[in-house]
Amino acid sequence: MVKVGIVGGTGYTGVELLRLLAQHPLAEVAVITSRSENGLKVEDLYPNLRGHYGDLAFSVPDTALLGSCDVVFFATPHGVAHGLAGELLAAGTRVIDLSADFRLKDADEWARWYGQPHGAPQLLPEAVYGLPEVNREQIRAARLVAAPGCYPTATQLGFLPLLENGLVDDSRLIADCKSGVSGAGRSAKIGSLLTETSESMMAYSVKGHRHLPEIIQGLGYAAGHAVGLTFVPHLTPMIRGIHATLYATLLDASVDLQALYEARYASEPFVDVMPAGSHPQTRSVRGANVCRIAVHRPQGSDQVVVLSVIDNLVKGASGQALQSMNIMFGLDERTGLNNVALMP
Ligand SMILES: NC(=O)C1=CN([C@@H]2O[C@H](COP(=O)(O)OP(=O)(O)OC[C@H]3O[C@@H](n4cnc5c(N)ncnc54)[C@H](OP(=O)(O)O)[C@@H]3O)[C@@H](O)[C@H]2O)C=CC1
Ligand SMILES: CC(=O)N[C@@H](CCC(=O)OP(=O)(O)O)C(=O)O
Repeated sequence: MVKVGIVGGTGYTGVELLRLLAQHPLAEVAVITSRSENGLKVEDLYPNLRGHYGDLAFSVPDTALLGSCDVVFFATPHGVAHGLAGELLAAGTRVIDLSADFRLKDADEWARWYGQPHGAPQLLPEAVYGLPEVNREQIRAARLVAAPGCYPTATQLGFLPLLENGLVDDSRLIADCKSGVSGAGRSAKIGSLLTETSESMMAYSVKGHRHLPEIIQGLGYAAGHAVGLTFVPHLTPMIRGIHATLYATLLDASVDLQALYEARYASEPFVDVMPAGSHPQTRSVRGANVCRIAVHRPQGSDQVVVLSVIDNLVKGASGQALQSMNIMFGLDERTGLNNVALMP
């Protein structure tokens, strides 16, 4: 049994970890933290967990207690893992961080985008970016995994086959992405109110979103050189889901894109390349650890349009983090992650 601790158990990614871990036969949650709900039983806050966690209750973060776990997930705002990860690693506990704290390799760039100094630059060299479709072998041996962001997951998985094979003009890529409101987390914000988000849709952070450097970093590794990307996120009136519409111009128009994508992801358990001409819906991945992709060439032109959908809380956060945990502990990668999406 893998003994699991979770820091930040009351938020949306925290409760999603609890939901997925309740179905995991080889892991048990031993410690779950919340400062605001200290002492409350998890099933009293989240009735969907009733019957799954017995008397497990939230407690305030305590590094000695967390350090008795095999692995600790951070489902916290950025900056929190910077302060605690080093101590846990020293205690022999592996760390999977769902926040952005260890995703960017350059501490100065992190500081520019996150508006505060990087709190643990000494840990960056060993942090492994937790995208199994790219870094599976490094994740296996990692002590510290940085789980990718939601937009970066959908965007990278959609673009990777094109960039790894040098098939497009990668100086002018476009990622037009839509997110559900749960992407903004559970804390109270006017912009997340039903009255603000329903019956409406808007772009935001067009001048630069924090996920831009993360996506550019990952796509740059895939291409083998720096790439250019315009990334525009949008907020849409749904609870879960990311829909990424990705555009690139082909350098070689003779390539069979469908065969390319099917071959790239043939052995990936959580990437589904749909039949040519498909239009994946976000609801087809709701609750499931899956990225569904369809690749198009409208009117046979040299323009590629890739459609990539995930559930931001599953393949975009907690499911992907659990996938990394399975890999780190030598388990079948699919353990606890086989649930089918909810339709409708
Ligand atoms: N929502 C999403 O779709 C995705 C989120 N992420 C990232 O995952 C992380 C968690 O996101 P999400 O679940 O949405 O966030 P929420 O705001 O919903 O939850 C945050 C959690 O962190 C705890 N917390 C807050 N501050 C601290 C602190 N200083 N020390 C310890 N615990 C703290 C809170 O509990 P309490 O205050 O009671 O301690 C709460 O349980 C964020 O970094 C987010 O950006 C990544 C991918 C997708
Ligand atoms: C809809 C919405 O607000 N989405 C969030 C997604 C960010 C997120 O979850 O950020 P990390 O994964 O990088 O921590 C945003 O745009 O800030």
